[in-house]
Amino acid sequence: MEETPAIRIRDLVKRYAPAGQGEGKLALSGVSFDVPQGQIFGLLGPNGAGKSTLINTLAGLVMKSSGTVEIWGHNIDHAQRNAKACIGIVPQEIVFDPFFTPIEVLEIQAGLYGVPKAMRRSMELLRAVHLADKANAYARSLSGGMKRRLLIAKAMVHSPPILVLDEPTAGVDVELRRQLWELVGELNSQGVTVVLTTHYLEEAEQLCDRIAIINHGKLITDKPTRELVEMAREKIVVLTLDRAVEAAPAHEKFMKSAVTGERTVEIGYDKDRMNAGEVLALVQGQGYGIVDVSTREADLEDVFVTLTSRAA
Ligand SMILES: Nc1ncnc2c1ncn2[C@@H]1O[C@H](COP(=O)(O)OP(=O)(O)OP(=O)(O)O)[C@@H](O)[C@H]1O
Repeated sequence: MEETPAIRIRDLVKRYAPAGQGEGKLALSGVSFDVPQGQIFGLLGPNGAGKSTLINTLAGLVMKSSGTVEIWGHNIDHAQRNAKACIGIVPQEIVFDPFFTPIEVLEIQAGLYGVPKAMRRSMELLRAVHLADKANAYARSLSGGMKRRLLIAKAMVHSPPILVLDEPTAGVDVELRRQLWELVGELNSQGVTVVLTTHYLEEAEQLCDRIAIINHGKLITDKPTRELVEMAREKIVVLTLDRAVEAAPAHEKFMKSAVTGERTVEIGYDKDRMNAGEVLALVQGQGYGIVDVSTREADLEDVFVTLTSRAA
């Protein structure tokens, strides 16, 4: 039997109510994907793509217009309580009452979730996020990085199997980013399924087992990170031809070719299978004169740009 996905999303649509006249903003237009159990799953997309809308739907903060969402097998419409119990959300913004101490923050949160005193593990969580020595400090005295780690602990008070982080490293410095990655990795190795949104492709590449990209409210890819990076195996030759062309030179060995200017074309090729010299020979063999050549490597950024612009 197939394992239940940690999160199952089908045909998710969210249209925000219009502020005045008009139709309102279609933030998610029929998104479907699964987050497999035990993975670190990255949700990527440009600003305004719909990432926060999707996460807030999981959190129960945004009411979807239609579609199905199951969290650890619990439908959020019919089994809201169970669904909520299975997910912990770390919001983008840092919000704490400055007069509570970290241990109090966790105890209060545990109370809100109805975790019985005997089952609480506030100190253990503080140790896990490396804040045990700050248990009794005022939240306002914590550094930005400490506050972010406390937010992660706060999202885990009810021991959910899924942890969702919305832009965990937006605007944080390199060192803190590294610490947060480590912490996410530690939680994941203890069995927690992690979903995170990020703008940093490098972060997604290093951290995530699987990546979904959304753009304009649509899912444009959902693949193991390895496969997505494989797509960057191509190298690109930029050619200036001796005359204007309407169609780019085509060949079955080219991964793609496109006219990018009146006389310029870009040809993508698999760098494991051929080299730029062969590309040039094939183009010249078709009767094109070449007046200038440059090459560049594609990376996850290219894959991202290609996929998001194709879907635009
Ligand atoms: N409460 C709202 N009312 C109306 N429109 C909204 C609301 N919240 C978001 N939107 C719109 O829905 C679209 C998706 O927004 P969303 O915040 O989900 O994107 P995002 O991918 O999270 O972007 P970012 O990376 O900037 O946070 C945007 O066009 C946004 O302007």
